[in-house]
Amino acid sequence: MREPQVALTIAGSDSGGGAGIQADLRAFTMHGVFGASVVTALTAQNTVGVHGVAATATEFVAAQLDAVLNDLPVVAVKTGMLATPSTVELVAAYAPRLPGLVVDPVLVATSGDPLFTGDVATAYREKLFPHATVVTPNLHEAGVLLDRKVSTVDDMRAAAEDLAATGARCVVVKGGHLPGTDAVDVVWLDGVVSELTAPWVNTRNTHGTGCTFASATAALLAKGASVREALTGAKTYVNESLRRSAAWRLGAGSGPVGWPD
Ligand SMILES: Nc1ncnc2c1ncn2[C@@H]1O[C@H](COP(=O)(O)OP(=O)(O)OP(=O)(O)O)[C@@H](O)[C@H]1O
Ligand SMILES: Cc1ncc(COP(=O)(O)O)c(N)n1
Repeated sequence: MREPQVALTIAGSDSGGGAGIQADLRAFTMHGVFGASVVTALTAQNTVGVHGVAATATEFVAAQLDAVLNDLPVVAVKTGMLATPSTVELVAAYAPRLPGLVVDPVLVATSGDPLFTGDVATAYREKLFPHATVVTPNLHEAGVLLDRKVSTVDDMRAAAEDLAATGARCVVVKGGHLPGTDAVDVVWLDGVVSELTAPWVNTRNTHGTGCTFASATAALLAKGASVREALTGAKTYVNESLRRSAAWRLGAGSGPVGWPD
């Protein structure tokens, strides 16, 4: 009998279905990987904004982690909205049991609403990043993590190098908020900086692209891809997903990203 590959997302729920746990499980399924989920927060959210956040008690995040890890053969993990410094520290304490760890340091929603309280930036840099296989901040998150403005490709290259100094094996500074002919992400991997590019897709429906990129990366790692292969595959997957959502209209705000045909 064949056991399916299992990936785990540790993230917040988006009631509107576009981002968070809902986007992660969709990306896992689309890659043929079974998804388990540890919910760190509930958000009352739609395409327009975040209307409320209820963080899960840290002890209950631990209870979910124990339940999943004591039973299922998890081979890759994605973290998203961890909401509080104590949850970031808790996940760091579990890191020896979290293989193929992709950390998406979610700080704000597409709508601009904050998704954390307290000094999560320090907890990420000092506690969780040293255990990460891949860290995937967007421009704004890289700026908050480094306490400086990150707004050009040169800034992204410098930010990727500085964030790699935390001990993460790979850092991807995502450029989805830097429109151009191409969507350019900067990758620091094993000491070498390179660019990951795909054609820019002209759409407002980008809610969940960051979650989808990180969870597709984790799904591909679960299937045995190298880090470089996983990032290239995830970039293509997000680009095809954006093409789908460019052709639909859902909600009054920034609509959810789709999935490839
Ligand atoms: N309009 C676009 N066209 C092509 N690629 C895009 C577009 N928007 C985002 N991407 C790509 O999607 C991935 C996620 O990047 P982004 O910077 O949007 O992350 P994020 O800000 O965490 O996500 P979100 O936009 O959901 O908040 C990156 O690979 C980025 O280059
Ligand atoms: C629960 C949750 N997790 C993550 C995001 C970030 O995703 P996005 O930046 O696409 O809004 C979100 N909006 N909600």
